[in-house]
Amino acid sequence: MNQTKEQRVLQYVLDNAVRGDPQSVIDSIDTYCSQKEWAMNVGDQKGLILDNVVKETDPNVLLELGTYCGYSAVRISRLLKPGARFFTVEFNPAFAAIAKQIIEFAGVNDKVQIIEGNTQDIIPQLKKKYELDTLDFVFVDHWKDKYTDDTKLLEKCNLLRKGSVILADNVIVPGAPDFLKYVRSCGRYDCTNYPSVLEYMTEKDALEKAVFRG
Ligand SMILES: Cc1ncnc2c1ncn2[C@@H]1O[C@H](/C=C/CNC(=O)c2cc(-c3ccc(F)cc3)cc(O)c2O)[C@@H](O)[C@H]1O
Ligand SMILES: [Mg+2]
Repeated sequence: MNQTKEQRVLQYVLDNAVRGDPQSVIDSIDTYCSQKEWAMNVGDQKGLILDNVVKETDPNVLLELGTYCGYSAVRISRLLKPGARFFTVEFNPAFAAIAKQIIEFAGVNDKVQIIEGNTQDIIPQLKKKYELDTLDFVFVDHWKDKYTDDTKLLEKCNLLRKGSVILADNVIVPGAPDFLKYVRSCGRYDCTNYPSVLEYMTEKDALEKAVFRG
C-alpha cells in the first residue's frame, strides 16, 4: 500500500528524532520538509513568532484549529506550564492518527488533547463537554475560508474574554482576506501583523494576532 506524505513525515520522525524530546521532533519535521517533501507545517521561521506570542501570552487554556501532523501542537505544548489545558481539532482521521503518534513520540501527550471532528461542531461543545470557561490562546491554521466563521463562532459561544489572543497563520499565503478584514474592522480586536516567510520557502507570508477587547 503506498505511503502518504504525512506517513513519510511520521516515519522520518520515528527514525531521526529522539523519543521524549519535542525540539528534536520539530527539527526533524523541518529537516524533512525543507529537504525532501514540502508540507504545510507552520515551520521554523513563523514557528519562532508563534513561540514568542505563546510565551508573552502565558496561557492556561488553549485551542488549535487544524492539527494536521501535530507540528504546531508539539511546538506549542513544549512551552506550556504544568496544568495548562491545550485542545487541537482535526477532522481528517488519517491526519489525526499521524498527529497522535507524533505528539506521543514527542512526549507531550499529557499537554495536548486531539479532538477529532469539524471545528464548527466542536467549538460549541467546548464549554460543557470539555469543561472550559474561556480561551487564553487560539492558533488558527485550518482551511483559510473557515477562519472568519470560526472566529465569529468563538465569540458567539462566549469562549473569548478581554485579552484572549487569536493567532492566525497564512494571512498572506494562501491568504485569509475576509478574516483580516473582519478582525481589523469589526472593532472588537486589537490586531498586529507579523511578517515572515512561507514555511520552507522564501515567499512572503505573515501571522496576524487579534486580541479580543472583551
Ligand atoms: C473545519 C475543520 N475542522 C477540523 N479540521 C479542519 C477543518 N478544516 C481543515 N481542517 C484540517 O486542518 C488542516 C488544514 C490546513 C489548511 N492549511 C493550508 O491549506 C495551508 C496551505 C499552505 C500553502 C501555501 C502555499 C502553497 F503554494 C500551497 C499551500 C500553507 C499553510 O501554512 C497552510 O496552513 C488539515 O489537517 C485539515 O484536515
Ligand atoms: Mg498554515
